Parts: sequence; structure tokens; C-alpha cells
Amino acid sequence: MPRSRTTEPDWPSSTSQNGEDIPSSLWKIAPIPGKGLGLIATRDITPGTLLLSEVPLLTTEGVTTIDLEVAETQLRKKFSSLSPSSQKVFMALYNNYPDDKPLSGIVRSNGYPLTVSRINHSCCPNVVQAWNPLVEKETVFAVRTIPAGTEICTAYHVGGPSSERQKILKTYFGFDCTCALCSLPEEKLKTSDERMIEAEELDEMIGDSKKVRFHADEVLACCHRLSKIYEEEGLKDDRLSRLYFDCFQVCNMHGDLARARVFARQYCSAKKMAAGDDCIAYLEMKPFVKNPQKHDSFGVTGKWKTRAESVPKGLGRIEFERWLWREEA
Ligand SMILES: C[S@@+](CC[C@H](N)C(=O)[O-])C[C@H]1O[C@@H](n2cnc3c(N)ncnc32)[C@H](O)[C@@H]1O
Repeated sequence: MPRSRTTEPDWPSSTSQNGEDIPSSLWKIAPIPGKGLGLIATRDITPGTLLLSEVPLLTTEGVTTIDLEVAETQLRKKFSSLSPSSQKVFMALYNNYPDDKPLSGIVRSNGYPLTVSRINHSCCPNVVQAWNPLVEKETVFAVRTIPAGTEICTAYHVGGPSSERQKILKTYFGFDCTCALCSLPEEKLKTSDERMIEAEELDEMIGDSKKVRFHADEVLACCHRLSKIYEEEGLKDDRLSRLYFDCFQVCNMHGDLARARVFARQYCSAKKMAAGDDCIAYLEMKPFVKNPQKHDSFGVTGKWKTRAESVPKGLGRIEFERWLWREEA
């Protein structure tokens, strides 16, 4: 839940599973031109649908270093305890680092269990992939409507204008991104890039604790603008829940329990859609929908003081939004 920024892709936390593809009536694995294998929706999929939930066969727990030589030895120990058929499946996974140590190369290239490893990247993903430690499974949930025949894509890296994203994807994953966002016609791509640059700036402002404390109105206005950018760009991944969490904290910090409740609820529904109602982030936040004052962030100032029960009822969408973002005249 806390704000954290990743400028480079994380060292993967788990990889490969019991050797069998998980059968599904919702998707199939198929060759995708220019990308190797990938997942294609075989029917229309609605947001919040669980597409995959996989148990890893081999995790990087106990891999204590990013030193490839040592990591390879540690991985080899784990690998040798797998059955021969699982070892074969593992070794058949995509390896973007064929000249490096083979096991860490595959772990770095895939990071996740078998079928999940086949999901390609898009800068505007239609699924969110996450490790759920409570059930010890890697999950994949749809966060946008995915029409039948469409490729299912996650985001290996998020944020920034297309040139920045492409540089990182090329460096760490070895491919030139031609996703729907990166392939927009020139004028539209320029608009999208400007929005993504603005999104980065807004995100930085929202994360500035001094601004949150002393210029809360400005910060909430930044949050509102950022929510519009995400809407315009069709982004529904974890960036959205992170934004709602920030909005929750700003309102709660200044004693605005009514808005804090609404943002806590929005955070919960975004998390539930992206990671299920058994994910830790959802479960931890749920009590604060009812009792935001129990959260650590509550009441640093009483600047915006409202009661939790004072969420207005019966407003139309536009009026409610104006209330929510404190834009009433
Ligand atoms: C985790 S694997 C994904 C599955 C892989 N396509 C396969 O056949 O197993 C990551 C690799 O897939 C390819 N890939 C993923 N997304 C791509 C994209 N948007 N465009 C081109 N290649 C992509 C790249 O080679 C990347 O290093």
C-alpha cells in the first residue's frame, strides 16, 4: 500500500509451476506475430474476471543475491529438486539472456509461473498480474473489457512517455514495443506522451509529503487531473488503486472522513478488480471504508474536517464528482 517507485523492473519473485498449462475456456496460448507465444481471449471477458491463478514450482525465496554466479548456484539447488518433466518445462521457457547463466536467465525473463510467463507486454495492459502470498499463487485479473480474439497483455514496466518506456523495455526485455499505445498515429502519440509526462510530474507532486501537509488543495487537484489522464489513456492497472490510496491519505490526514471513506471504497474496488478480494491490500484497507479514522494517516490537521456519515446522497454523477474533488462553488 505505501507509495513506492520502481524505476527498473524488479528481480522476479517466483517462476514456473508444476509443468502443466492451466486449461481455460477464457484464453488460449497462440503464436503472436513478432512476439513469440502469447495469450488470446477466446471469449469476451469482463473487468474483474480471474484469468489465471498459478502455484509456482520454483520461487526465488532463498535466493539472497543479485550476483548471477551465486544466484545460479542457489537456483540450481532448487531446480534439482524438480521432477524431470518439470525441469524440461522450465528449461523451455523464454530466455532473454541466453549468454548468461541459464536458470537465472529464465527467472529474469519470466519471473512467474508457467502460463503467466507467456503473457506479453502492453503499455496499456488489460490485465494485472500479482503474487498473492496468502494463497501462494500468482494471479491474473482482467482490468478492462477484453473482447474475444484480443491479446491478453500485462505491463512489464509502467509510466513515462513512449520513448522512455521503449528504452527500458529494450534494455531489460530485449524487444521493441509495438503495443497499441506505442503504435498510435503520430499526433495521438504526441498527445499521449504529453499526458504521460504530465502524469509523472503529478505523481511526484502527490508524493511530496510537505505539499500534502501544507498545500492539500493543490495536491487533491493534482490527483483529480491524474485520474482524468488515466481515464483518457484507458489505464486501469495498479496506478489507479495507488492514486485512490493517495487521495484517501490526503483527505484522511486533514480530517475529511467523508471523502476518505469514498476514496477507501474506490481503492478497494480497484484492488478487488485487479487482485481479488483475497489479496492483502484489499483486506487491509476494507476496515477503513467504514472507519477511516482508525488509519494512521488520520487527523494530522482538522483543515477539511467532515464526519464519516456526511457523504452526500442523491447527487448526480457530475455533482458527486464536484463534491468529491472539493470543487463546489
Ligand atoms: C515473459 S516472455 C513472454 C512470452 C513470450 N512471448 C514467449 O513466447 O514465451 C517475454 C518476452 O516476450 C516478448 N515480448 C513480450 N511482449 C512483447 C511485445 N509487446 N512486443 C514484442 N515482443 C514482446 C519479448 O521477447 C520478451 O522478452
